[in-house]
Amino acid sequence: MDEAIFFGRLRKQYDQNLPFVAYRKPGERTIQSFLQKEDTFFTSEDLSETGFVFAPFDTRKKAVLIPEEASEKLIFEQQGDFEIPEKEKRSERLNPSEADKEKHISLVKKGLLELNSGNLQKVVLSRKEKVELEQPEPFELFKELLNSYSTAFVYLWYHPETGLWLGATPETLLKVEGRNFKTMALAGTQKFQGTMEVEWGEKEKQEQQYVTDSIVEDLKKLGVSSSALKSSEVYTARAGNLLHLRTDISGRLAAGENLSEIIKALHPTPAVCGLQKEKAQNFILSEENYDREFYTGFLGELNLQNSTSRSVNKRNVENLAYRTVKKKTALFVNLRCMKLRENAAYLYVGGGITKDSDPEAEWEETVNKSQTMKKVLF
Ligand SMILES: C=C(O[C@@H]1C=C(C(=O)O)C=C[C@H]1O)C(=O)O
Repeated sequence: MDEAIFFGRLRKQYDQNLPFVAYRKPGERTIQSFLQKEDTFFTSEDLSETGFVFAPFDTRKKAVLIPEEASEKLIFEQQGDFEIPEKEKRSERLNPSEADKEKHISLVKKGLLELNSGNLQKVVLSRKEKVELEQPEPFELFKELLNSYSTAFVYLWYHPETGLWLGATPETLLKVEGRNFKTMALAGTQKFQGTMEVEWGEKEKQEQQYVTDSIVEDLKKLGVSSSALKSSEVYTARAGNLLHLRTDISGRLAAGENLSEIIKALHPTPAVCGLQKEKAQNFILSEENYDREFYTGFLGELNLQNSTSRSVNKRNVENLAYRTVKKKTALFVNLRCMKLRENAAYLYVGGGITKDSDPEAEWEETVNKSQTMKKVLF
């Protein structure tokens, strides 16, 4: 499909206030899109549905769904970089306000009190930053994210019930193909300064180790056999202007284990919530003082048929059997994201706090993270 036709269809969908999502998976050049035919508000009951899911951070709230059967699917193969019209440079808007800074630092200090009293091991604290913009152009911003972040999961989501969201996330929550699954522990942050050969502090190493240990433990509790569970060495991974520590974790689901159970065990991971999970979640919900909505929730393809088809020479019966077995799910944590309004973008950023955190450094980390979105806004 031609670029003008593809984006023209998305624009028309948006102009008609109909739900849609367009996305490109890490390292791929294929941009896929689901255009829902009507504006019905579908939610997922137990993640057994087929389509694209958009789930909030708060696990008590329902995940929004664009069902495959209620939508048209479009695919566009990206050739080179998209052409982006020149923007007026407005560097002064890059800076957050002093009030934002004070608020975040006081939140981190509150978190530190809790951590030092031994009630929590880690808590991820975040904030929402308003950036005023004159009539932001969602499709241009999406193209810029696509140009800038080839290794991220880049998306543009719209639903009249949720508003318009965009992001470029480096974090996979869960990939499942057949019974094989993959996830990752991503935490610890420093600025990328031209080299991947960097030293990591104890605080970062520890907060990332917490995430790995907790994911592995939760998967074992769920019944995933230890012999099938594999963890990579921890390594440095780049996400735009940032570096993180990452461990890849993979395994095999036992027969009968379903997606809903494994997601319940994983989401929210200590990479975006904390430890102990429930206590950290309660602290976040009561102290952050704003609604994260879909930030640090998850999103992605749910139970799609595997597109790898077998040789046409195979008998039909076999093809059918194969197709019903292999389903593919690819879910990502909704980070480095923003919600777009008519005259503003709301950026969502946070970071993991442990007892060794320095509030000023934690503030700087959120400022650095916000650059992922600001790079395309200005
Ligand atoms: C919470 C965010 O990122 C998460 C927190 C990180 C950290 O604390 O170092 C690193 C990567 C993510 O798991 C965010 O980007 O807003």
